[in-house]
Amino acid sequence: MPPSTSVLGRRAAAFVLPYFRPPASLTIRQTSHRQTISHRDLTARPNRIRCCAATGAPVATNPNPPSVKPASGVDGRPNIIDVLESRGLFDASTSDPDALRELCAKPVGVYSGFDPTADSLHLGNLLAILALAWFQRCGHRVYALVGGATGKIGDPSGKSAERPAMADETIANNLAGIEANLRQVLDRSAREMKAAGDDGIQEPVVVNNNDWVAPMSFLDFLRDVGKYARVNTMMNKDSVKTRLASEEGMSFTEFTYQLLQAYDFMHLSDKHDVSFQLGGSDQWGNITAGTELTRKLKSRIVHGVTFPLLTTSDGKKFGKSEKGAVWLTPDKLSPYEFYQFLVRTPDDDVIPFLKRLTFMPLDEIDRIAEEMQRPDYTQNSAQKRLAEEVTRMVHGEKGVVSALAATAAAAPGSKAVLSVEALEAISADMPSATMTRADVVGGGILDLMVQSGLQKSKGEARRLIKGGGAYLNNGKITTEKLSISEEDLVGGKLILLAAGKKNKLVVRVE
Ligand SMILES: Nc1ncnc2c1ncn2[C@@H]1O[C@H](COP(=O)(O)OP(=O)(O)OP(=O)(O)O)[C@@H](O)[C@H]1O
Ligand SMILES: N[C@@H](Cc1ccc(O)cc1)C(=O)O
Repeated sequence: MPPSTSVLGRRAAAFVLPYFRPPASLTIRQTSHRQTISHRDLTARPNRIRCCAATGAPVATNPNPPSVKPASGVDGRPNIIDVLESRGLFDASTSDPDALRELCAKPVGVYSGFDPTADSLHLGNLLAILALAWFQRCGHRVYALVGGATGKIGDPSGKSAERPAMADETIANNLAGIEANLRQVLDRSAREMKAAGDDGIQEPVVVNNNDWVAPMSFLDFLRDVGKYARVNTMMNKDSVKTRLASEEGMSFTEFTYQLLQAYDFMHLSDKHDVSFQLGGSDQWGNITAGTELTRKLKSRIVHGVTFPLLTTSDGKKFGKSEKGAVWLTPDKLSPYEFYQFLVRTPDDDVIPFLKRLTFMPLDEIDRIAEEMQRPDYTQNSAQKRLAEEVTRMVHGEKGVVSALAATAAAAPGSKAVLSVEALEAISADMPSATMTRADVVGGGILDLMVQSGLQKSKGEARRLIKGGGAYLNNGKITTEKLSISEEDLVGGKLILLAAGKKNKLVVRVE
């Protein structure tokens, strides 16, 4: 069987806009007549430009392809390719999507990899985890790979400079962190499906590529792998081309990265019958390196599927190396801050994010989209739903409860009873002051308001209390004679002061 030579999408980006979502039905003008086609037809008709997987050069396409009957999924479940397409999780594939649809009518093995470049994954990576989870929900075997070996090398994809080498202990610590993130989402998804009565769901398997790369000697690698890789093809990858054009160039180490990832695909295909690799669109070059190597060494056709990267509204990729990463690990970003980030999603992004970042049924999301157009729509309720769903997926029910409690405590004019957890969580989002116990306990409220920086002078503080605008732990301060006692310290260490409904400050007592 010849190797798969068609690729849809990425190389043809100039012809197919990755975010283009055709309306449910639209009219296209043909040379002599009008024809109405549905969204389903549009995605099923392979009428987009195809290119050779190795070179990216266009290959012949049939201008009038036969209409393909969509294949259903495993044991009556939806077909994963339809799911990825309909949720905005399909950017490009190394084989015709209709051929993939046919293959995915039966269970397949699929993997996606995560390098330990930090001790937590982030919101952008969640897309890769969700794409894996959708495969799992559609009845396929899922492998999440952690890059114990590739983390030592550093993926040059999308990076303008060489990555600094990491110490082995850092890598080990990071591996543990990202494995916990992967398990949290994938195990939870499997549990949910089982609880809903789907007993065919398979547990996700986490593998570490150090297990098969480390035992291989350099000579073995050159002889068994390097021999089959063409340097000119490797040089043609975007990740290499951009770096070669830079002044710093590229180390031999990072140049070999694509071969390591290629070897992983071949290994997993050989040992675990994995035939699909998923990744963000930045992974295209590494994924096609794997499809080629597996074809050459094992005469086996394996497939790559990429999804569009999650970007901020100003077009920047969500990443770990980027400033202000939206971490999945609660120690790095509290469930409250995570929730708040999602609540601030712009209106234009909220529906695509609901499709891409949650398991909510599409008809429910469509209903929310309709509600958003109505005059009686309560502003931000779609964002709240998004924030709740994603926080639950990443931080569990406890995380949602703590995020909602902290949100209530931080709300302007809130009367919510404060817990230490809620106060700790919101303190990251508001100004804080640190004072000694001796300065606080037994002291007067006027001193506290001034020394903490809430008010500039005692006169101002006095006026605020008289006007009814001063709050201690969400309760109105009714007298300027109030003296602070141990009971006023939440958890024995925190006080929330407020001037008016919005201007809040946390005092940490040491
Ligand atoms: N913003 C994003 N949107 C969608 N997928 C992403 C995003 N960022 C990373 N991924 C995907 O997550 C997987 C793991 O990527 P990786 O661990 O290298 O994260 P990264 O954020 O790109 O790290 P770094 O910033 O260090 O390069 C890859 O498939 C990658 O394409
Ligand atoms: N190169 C991927 C991680 C990865 C590592 C090994 C693989 O086999 C697959 C993917 C990234 O940096 O995003």
